Amino acid sequence: MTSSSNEGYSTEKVRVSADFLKSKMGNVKPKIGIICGSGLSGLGEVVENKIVVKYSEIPSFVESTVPGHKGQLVFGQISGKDVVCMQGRFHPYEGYPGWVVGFPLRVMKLIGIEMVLATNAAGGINPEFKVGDFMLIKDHISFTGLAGYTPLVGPNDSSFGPRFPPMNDAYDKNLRTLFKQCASDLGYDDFMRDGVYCNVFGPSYETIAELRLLLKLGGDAAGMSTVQEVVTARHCGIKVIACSLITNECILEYDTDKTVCHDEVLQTANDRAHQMQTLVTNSQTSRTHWQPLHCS
Ligand SMILES: O=P(O)(O)O[C@@H]1C[C@H](O)[C@@H](CO)O1
Ligand code: HPA
Repeated sequence: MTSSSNEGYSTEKVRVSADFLKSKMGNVKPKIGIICGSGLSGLGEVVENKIVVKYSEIPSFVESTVPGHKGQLVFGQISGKDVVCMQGRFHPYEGYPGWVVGFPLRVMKLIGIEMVLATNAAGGINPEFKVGDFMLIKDHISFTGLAGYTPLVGPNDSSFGPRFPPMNDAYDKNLRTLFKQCASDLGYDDFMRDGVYCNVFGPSYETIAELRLLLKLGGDAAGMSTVQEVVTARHCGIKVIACSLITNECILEYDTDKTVCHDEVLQTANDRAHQMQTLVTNSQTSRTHWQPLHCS
């Protein structure tokens, strides 16, 4: 299987996985999907009346091999609203073709999801960003996509969407406005940013020269996920909102002993887990904020 084909993919596989999940969901009928980034699995812990389904049980789901990603779906309620939460995602660098990384989003579509909130851990490129900041993603630069790695490669499955989907509206403008209002209500303005997420393949972190390039190109944060999910979701008409946690500083200077490692990423995620949970939980309840998420 190569990254330049979707060999192994079929609509039937998506249907089988969706039917399997429908048989496990009970009365839960989620329209909202939440994807937990590295170290942010705690978002799934706030789900009430949990129904947990391990990825290993779900037909055509693969394993999540990364520390900080649990590898299970959690169905239940957050603030009284039905949700499904992906505790763990699949990354291109784990060796999976694009369609496998995007596969859960098509399954979500078939079980009724209309809006996805994706989170991730990312390195801060923008010199004004601090470790621990949240960055609401307003756009992305997909170096993986531009290099030919995309979940939409191969014959188009027109039962999900068109051959040439637009991506200029990938991150829903109204939802972003509401999300920021919610963050503001919570007193999060000091660490709530917005910006452009640069998707790199990984798993090595970037060189200094690469990061300087990303900065020059307009990138605010670098990360190894999310974009394949967003492209798959938008292709099939799921609305998207995405938020990065800036877990580490990207090192743009040669004259330093600083470095970056996944433990630091997980530590920051752990330190900020509570605020991220509050934001996600509150986002679904406060005032008019998530009215669009009722997806009526
Ligand atoms: O799944 P996310 O994007 O949150 O995880 C990031 C990217 C790599 O998997 C890992 C690097 O530390 O964290
Ligand atoms: N670069 C790429 N991906 C990341 C980083 C980073 O600095 N931090 C967390 N995920």
